[in-house]
Amino acid sequence: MTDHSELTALLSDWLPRQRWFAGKGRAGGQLRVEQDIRLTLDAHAKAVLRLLVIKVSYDDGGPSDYYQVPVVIRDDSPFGHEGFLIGESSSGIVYDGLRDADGNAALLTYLRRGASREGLTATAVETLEDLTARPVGAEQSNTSVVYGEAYILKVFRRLWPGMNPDLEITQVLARAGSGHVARPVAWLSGQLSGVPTTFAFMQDYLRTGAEGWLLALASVRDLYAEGDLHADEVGGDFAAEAERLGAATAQVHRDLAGALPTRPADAATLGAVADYLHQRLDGALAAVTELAPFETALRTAYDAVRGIEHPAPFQRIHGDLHLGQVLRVESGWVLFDFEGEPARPVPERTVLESPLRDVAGMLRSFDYAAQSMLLERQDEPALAYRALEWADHNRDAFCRGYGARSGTDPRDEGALLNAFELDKAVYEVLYEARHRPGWIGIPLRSVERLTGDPEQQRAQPAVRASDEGAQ
Ligand SMILES: Nc1ncnc2c1ncn2[C@@H]1O[C@H](COP(=O)(O)OP(=O)(O)O)[C@@H](O)[C@H]1O
Ligand SMILES: O=P(O)(O)O[C@H]1O[C@H](CO)[C@@H](O[C@H]2O[C@H](CO)[C@@H](O)[C@H](O)[C@H]2O)[C@H](O)[C@H]1O
Repeated sequence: MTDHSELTALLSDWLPRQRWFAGKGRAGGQLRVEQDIRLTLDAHAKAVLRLLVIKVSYDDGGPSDYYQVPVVIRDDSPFGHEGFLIGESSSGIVYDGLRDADGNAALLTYLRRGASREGLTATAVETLEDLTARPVGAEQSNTSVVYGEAYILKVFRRLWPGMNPDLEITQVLARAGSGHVARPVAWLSGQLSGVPTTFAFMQDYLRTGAEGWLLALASVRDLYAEGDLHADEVGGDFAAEAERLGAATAQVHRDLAGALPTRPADAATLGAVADYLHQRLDGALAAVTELAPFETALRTAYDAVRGIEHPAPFQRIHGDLHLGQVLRVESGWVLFDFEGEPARPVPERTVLESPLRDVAGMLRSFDYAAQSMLLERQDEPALAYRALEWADHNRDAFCRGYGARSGTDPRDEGALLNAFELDKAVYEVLYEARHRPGWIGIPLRSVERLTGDPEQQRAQPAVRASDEGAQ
C-alpha cells in the first residue's frame, strides 16, 4: 500500500482532535504509519477496513505514543454514505472505521473467524453471532461498539506494549467466578515494539445495566429539586446503592487478592508510595498553575503516608474506579474498565497498590456527581451545602458497605485514604485541564476543601450556619 504519506497528512489534522489523543500540550507531533493491516477478509470488497498503528513522536524528545486507528477506505462515491469522514486520498475516501457500518461488520467477521493476519490474531471463547453494530455514543478513552444487544467490543486507542490490564483482570475475576464483571468473550492481540499486545477486548453486553453515574445524578437531581429535604429524605436516596457498591468493590478486591500476588505494605513500600505521590504532584504543578497555592498542604498530606502502621496489604486493583465504571444490573453492581488511569504507562498500572486507591476514586466520584450539577449554578450557596451533604451521605454509605465485606472500614485508615483522595483530585485537575476545561473547578474546589485552605474555611461556615439554623 503506497498511500501512507497521504494518510499521515490527513491523520495529522484528525488525530489531535480526538478525545483520546493524549499528546495535547506537547509540541511537534510527527506521525508515522507503523502498521497497516487489512482486516476486511473479502478480497473484492468496495469498502475496506484497514487497521493502522500510528506512531507519534514529539519535539520534546520524550517517549513516542502509539495509537490504533482503524479506517475504512471506499473506492466508490461517498454520496449517501453516513460516516465520520477523515478525508480524501488517492486510494479512496477515508472514514473512521469504528463509526462505519462496513468497518464494524468487518471487525466482527475477523473475530468470528478467529482470523490472523500480519501478527494480529483474533481469539473467541465461543462461536460469536453475526450481529449489527452500533457505536457507543460518547467518545471516551477508547472507542466501544455494541453488536446486537449481545456484545460490547472496546478498541483500545492508545496502545502500550503488553497485555491490557482490562483483559487480564477481567479474565482473572471471571475465572474466580466473580458476579461483579461482564464475561470476556473475545479479544484481538497484535504486536507492538515486538511485544504481544492487546488491541481490542469484547465482553457480554449488559443490556439492562444502568450506569452508576446516571443513577447518582438522578438522586442528586431529586435532592436539588426538594430544597427543604435532606439527602436521606428524598425519593431518590442513593445510599443503599452506594452501600452495595462498597460491598461489591470489597468483594472484587478480595477475589483479586485471592487469585493474584499480594505484598505487605511495609515502611519501604509506604515510603515509595509517598515519593510517587510527590512525583505525580510535580508533573501536575508544572502543567496547571492553579494548583500552586495548595502545594505545601498536599506535600504534608503525602508525607503523612510514611508513618502509617499496618495498612491493608498491596494487591492488584481497578486503578481508575468511579461511578462511570460501574453498572447496576438485577443481581447487583458490575465493575468494568480495569485498565487503570489511561494516562499512566501500562507497566505502572500493573504494580501492586493499596486497595484504598479504588476506594478514594469512588469517594471522589460521589463528590463529582454532586458538584457537576452545580456547574451552572455557582450563585446558589444553599445548593453548595446540599451537594456536600449528598456526597458525604453516600461516601459514608460506600465505606460502610466496603467495611462490612472486607472487615476494615476504609475510614479507619484516614491518612492513607486522605492522601489517595488528594492524589486523585490532583490527577483529575490535570485530566480536566486537558480534556474538559469547563469542569476543572470541581476537582480544584475539592483540593481546596481537602487541604483545608484558609480562604475556603472562611467561606464555608456562612452557608453551613444558615442551613443549620433552618433545621
Ligand atoms: N459489559 C458492558 N455492558 C454494557 N455497557 C457497557 C459494558 N462495558 C462498558 N459499557 C458501557 O460502555 C461505555 C464505555 O466503556 P469503558 O470501558 O468505560 O470505555 P473507556 O475505556 O473508553 O472509558 C461505558 O460508559 C459503559 O456505559
Ligand atoms: O472512564 P475513563 O477511563 O475514560 O476515565 C477518565 O475519564 C473520566 C471522565 O469520563 C474521569 O472521571 C472523572 O469524571 C467522572 C464524571 O464524568 C467522575 O465520575 C470521576 O470521579 C472523575 O474522576 C477519569 O478520572 C478519567 O481517568
